[in-house]
Amino acid sequence: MTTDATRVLVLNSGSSSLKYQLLDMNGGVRLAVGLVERIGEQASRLVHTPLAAGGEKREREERMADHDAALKAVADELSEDGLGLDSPELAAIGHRVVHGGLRFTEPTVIDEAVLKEIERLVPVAPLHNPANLTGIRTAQRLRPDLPQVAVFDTAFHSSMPEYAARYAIDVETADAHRVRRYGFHGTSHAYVSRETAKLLGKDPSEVNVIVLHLGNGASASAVAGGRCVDTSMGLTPLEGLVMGTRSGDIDPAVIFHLERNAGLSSDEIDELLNKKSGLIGLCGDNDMREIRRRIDEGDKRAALAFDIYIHRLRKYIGAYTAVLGRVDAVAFTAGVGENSAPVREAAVLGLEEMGLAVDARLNAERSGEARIISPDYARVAVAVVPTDEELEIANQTYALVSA
Ligand SMILES: Nc1ncnc2c1ncn2[C@@H]1O[C@H](COP(=O)(O)OP(=O)(O)O)[C@@H](O)[C@H]1O
Ligand SMILES: CC(=O)OP(=O)(O)O
Ligand SMILES: [Mg+2]
Repeated sequence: MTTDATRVLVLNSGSSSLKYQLLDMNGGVRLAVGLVERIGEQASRLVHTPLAAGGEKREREERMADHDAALKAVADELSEDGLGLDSPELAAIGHRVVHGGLRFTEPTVIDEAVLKEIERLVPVAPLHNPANLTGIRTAQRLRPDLPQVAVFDTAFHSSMPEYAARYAIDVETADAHRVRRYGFHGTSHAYVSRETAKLLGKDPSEVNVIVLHLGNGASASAVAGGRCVDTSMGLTPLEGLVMGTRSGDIDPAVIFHLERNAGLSSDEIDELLNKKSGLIGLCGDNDMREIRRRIDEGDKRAALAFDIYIHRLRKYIGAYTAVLGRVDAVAFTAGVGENSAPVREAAVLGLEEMGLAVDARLNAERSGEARIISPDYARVAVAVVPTDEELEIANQTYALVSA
């Protein structure tokens, strides 16, 4: 690595999307950000913003058959701004990898053995790890000389105590198949819990925070003094909160029932619970903006979907209050958490006895900054704290390769 190589490209490959950011770690400046959506569909869309080169947003709509094609298109866009992957200023590429199993609890330089292990974990992150692998392989082909670093969603949760990580099932069976709770969105939970402490003017070691990461995928975590002590996702990102397309918690017997009595195969049930459940299964929409619009028009199905979503969220807030004993802050983050005032209001409505309340005016304010939305009298700070998984991945990647 040359001394002036201070740039890191971060790739966050989702099941049908690729988010990316190019950052200069010398000052933490974002040079370019972008997103490819609808990968694999007829009309994929790339939106690229070269912040370093004036910031004019560019859009491209064309079929990108897979993550390989998407990343090549991204590389072309970056080249156009003189920020191409061939740049000697690039120090490393950081990849979000969703499932790291038991082995990866730290950011890791990727080699063949690491790739094999990520591949072995595909069955427990079928929507995510394959896309992460394609992103890594393509990036390796484009820049075989560069260190590629994996930052795992599961890593932050590896501090969970055994009694929170274990399912109450036969120990031998569980251990033989590595069945336990791993948790996901850890990069976001780590970043947001630290930023929340900062917002309170405290060190992370001094505060207990409930982080509510409400995106399309959604999870809650209980963070005590900077360490995760419980989280709502489990072996896979299916457990826990009601999500855009995933059911979250259900009685596992629902699966046997559907298999035995509705004639569904396990693959069909997997698809049902991961892709056709949650908000979309309940009301046909997974976008909270659309659901709120329908509720305003008097749509009963949308209203029930919203109530089910909120009911589950409130149960987790209650549960994690008990897990933590003392809660200093509840932080809302990700697409829904950062933008939906009605969700935040409903999540803590009537919980003044637990020290929770939001101030209607503060809650309604729009801002990209971390901020407190609870009234002065409330014992627990309710906060909106924008997540930045890409920045966190870039920081961890750069720390590793520049050490
Ligand atoms: N202005 C908004 N108001 C309410 N919800 C929003 C708004 N913007 C985005 N969302 C919600 O955020 C979700 C996407 O969140 P995001 O964190 O980007 O998810 P992911 O990383 O899983 O793609 C959308 O599906 C939508 O429900
Ligand atoms: C792990 C997970 O659910 O990620 P996402 O929200 O990006 O789908
Ligand atoms: Mg996300």
